[in-house]
Amino acid sequence: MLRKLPGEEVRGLVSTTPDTAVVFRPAVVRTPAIITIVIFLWRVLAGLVMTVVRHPVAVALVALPSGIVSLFGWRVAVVATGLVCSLLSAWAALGYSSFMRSVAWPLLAFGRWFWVYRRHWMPVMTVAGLGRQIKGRDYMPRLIKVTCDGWADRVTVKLLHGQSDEDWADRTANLAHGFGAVSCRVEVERAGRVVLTFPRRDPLAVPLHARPIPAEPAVHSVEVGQCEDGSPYRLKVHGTHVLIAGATGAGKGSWLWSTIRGLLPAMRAGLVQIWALDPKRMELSFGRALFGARYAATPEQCADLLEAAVSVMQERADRFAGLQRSHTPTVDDPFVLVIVDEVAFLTAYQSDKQLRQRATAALATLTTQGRAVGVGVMAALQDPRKEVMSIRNLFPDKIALRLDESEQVDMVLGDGARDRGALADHISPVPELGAGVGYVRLETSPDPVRVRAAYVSDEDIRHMVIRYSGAGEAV
Ligand SMILES: Nc1ncnc2c1ncn2[C@@H]1O[C@H](COP(=O)(O)OP(=O)(O)OP(=O)(O)O)[C@@H](O)[C@H]1O
Repeated sequence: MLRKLPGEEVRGLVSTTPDTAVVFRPAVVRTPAIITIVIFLWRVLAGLVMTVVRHPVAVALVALPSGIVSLFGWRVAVVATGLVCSLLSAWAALGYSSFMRSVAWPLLAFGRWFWVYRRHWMPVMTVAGLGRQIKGRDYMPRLIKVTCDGWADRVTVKLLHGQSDEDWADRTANLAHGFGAVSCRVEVERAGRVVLTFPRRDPLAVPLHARPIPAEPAVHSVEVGQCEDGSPYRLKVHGTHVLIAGATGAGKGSWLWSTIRGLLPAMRAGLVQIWALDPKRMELSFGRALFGARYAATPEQCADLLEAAVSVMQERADRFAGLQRSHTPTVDDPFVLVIVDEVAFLTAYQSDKQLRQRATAALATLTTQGRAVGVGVMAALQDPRKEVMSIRNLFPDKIALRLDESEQVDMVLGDGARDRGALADHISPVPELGAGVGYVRLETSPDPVRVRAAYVSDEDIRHMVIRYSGAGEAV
């Protein structure tokens, strides 16, 4: 948006050279009134057309009753309004989601556009430093449209020329406070446009029960929890490695157990093997019977098991060389998922230097060469510093659960993740509100996704053991 200096002000501007008495006064050209009126009418017309195009439901709601009143009188208008309300109620009762999608959310979007975003746009942009004033002219980023769904508003913005999404990512706190939301996330829609997501409520504030065990074997991805928009979240496990970082009590166990739970039918079918390393002995030991002989707890056992996984990987690499470049899980060559709880016990806190080096070298080998041959690593840890986990960058997919310090977010998820809205250091330490909540950043997308893993209780694990005990020995 551009605001010109009024002519009277310009006329008053004078400038002089420092050592002479020459005075410069700008010439003011008066615009004929007719041109001003035409431009004004054109803007009103364009504004009306854009309002009809962007908010058809809201416009129809206002324009139709007014039209009927003026054409047929208020009695007909009351009857017609009653009829339309009954039809809308029937629609809402019979097809709730289509009613919400076609009527309720567009209406809410109009209300939020008008009352929240358009009303506060100029002051918020100015105070947040996203608008500019150059030579007396105001330049404002343009509010293109607002859409709503059950949990958030999405505001599409045209950036000022020369602005980048990073300028906006640096101001997410200002934007959230300015528009009355708890947080704001910035995503690039296309060149010159960003979409700001402002959650209106948090659907992840209540714990989720363990997801049902799939009826059919699933290997590539497993449903582990739920996204902010209420949709199920499927975590890719095959063809990648996953690092899960979170402070103590952040709920790392729920990610590990939800993954194991989703893979149980594939384990039984012989398409997946889970190799469990449990140096803390407090997490995976609970379902030990699921893993059969592929379970290790002492540092020696863990190093041996990791090296055995490296051998499987190398044997496959020798066999696949020149024949295939990617892995398809079969009973002969199942997907091997090495799950390590508190990997820092092996890579940093282990006092025996030789064991530490063996474990680190095996993990580095698996994470650099394993995915093409069907060997994946899923590791959990509390402290994401480089000294503790020197190979954290070898994990393509990363999950940041509750972290103690804001700097740790980018350590886990990569540069710029916190600016893009991954506020892992703001996740509630209250287990009911925040345990299992995390930001997932996949190698295929720079935008972190907020997800809550389902809570797999001790009782759930007991049932899993009763139903699937020995599944780990299927092959
Ligand atoms: N997804 C979840 N939903 C709700 N509550 C959870 C969830 N995950 C864990 N909790 C609660 O939080 C507590 C701590 O979880 P958990 O032991 O998995 O954390 P952790 O990150 O593994 O901690 P540590 O590193 O200390 O082992 C659990 O006892 C449980 O009560």
